[in-house]
Amino acid sequence: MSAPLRLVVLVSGSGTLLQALLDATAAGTLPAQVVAVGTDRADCTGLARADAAGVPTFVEPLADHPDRDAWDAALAARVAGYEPDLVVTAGFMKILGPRTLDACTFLNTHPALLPAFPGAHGVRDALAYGVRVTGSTAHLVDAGVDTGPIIEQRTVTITDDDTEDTLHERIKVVEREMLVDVVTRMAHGGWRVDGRRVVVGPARA
Ligand SMILES: Nc1nc2c(c(=O)[nH]1)N[C@@H](CN(C=O)c1ccc(C(=O)N[C@@H](CCC(=O)O)C(=O)O)cc1)CN2
Ligand SMILES: NCC(=O)N[C@@H]1O[C@H](COP(=O)([O-])[O-])[C@@H](O)[C@H]1O
Repeated sequence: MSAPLRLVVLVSGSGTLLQALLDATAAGTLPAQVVAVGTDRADCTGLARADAAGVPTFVEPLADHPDRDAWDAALAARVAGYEPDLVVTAGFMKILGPRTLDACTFLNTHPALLPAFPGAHGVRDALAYGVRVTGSTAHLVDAGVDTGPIIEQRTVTITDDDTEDTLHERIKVVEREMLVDVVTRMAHGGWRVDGRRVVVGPARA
């Protein structure tokens, strides 16, 4: 029986993706431990979810530092201090710098079907463009913005009466399921990156 996967989860908002991971680890269906929850925003409700689960938290606002490099160095030290096997950015709304990315492997979920509609407003942009199908993407994080190798994607059909909020809530339903499924598979079988492909699970003999 291998040790549970050590997860650090970074959030900026309501934290329902975080809650899905906390629930799965508490239920024993995800062989992982959320060892810390970090944020750039002291007012985010994701912190309250971590507190309720007894998970240590840290707050590292960009505004507390003279520039982005200093914030990157401080965040990298915070993350590395928990010795994670994997860091999940779950609604974390800041672009991570090179030092932080060097600290661990990062997994992000984005509320659109990358490479379409990257960035901070994927749901709004898909709706505005008029696509009929969008969804969520789980990908490893690289120095670009939502350009890392894709692990899995799930689709959501846009309806004629959708607003950004109604669409985002439906995306989050499939996103939470996908995130727990992907991290569970990674916890059981590990992963390797082959160019732009991420292979989850043990290499075939
Ligand atoms: N180096 C990377 N860092 C992060 C990535 C990534 O792919 N590479 N993904 C994001 C999450 N994300 C999309 O899924 C995302 C979040 C925020 C932004 C963005 O433009 N942020 C602005 C500030 C926006 C704001 O404060 O409202 C910024 O950081 O200047 C783009 C993509 C997690 N980090
Ligand atoms: N570009 C990053 C981005 O838009 N991330 C999105 O923020 C939401 C967080 O939900 P939550 O706070 O309820 O977990 C999720 O839909 C996630 O994909």
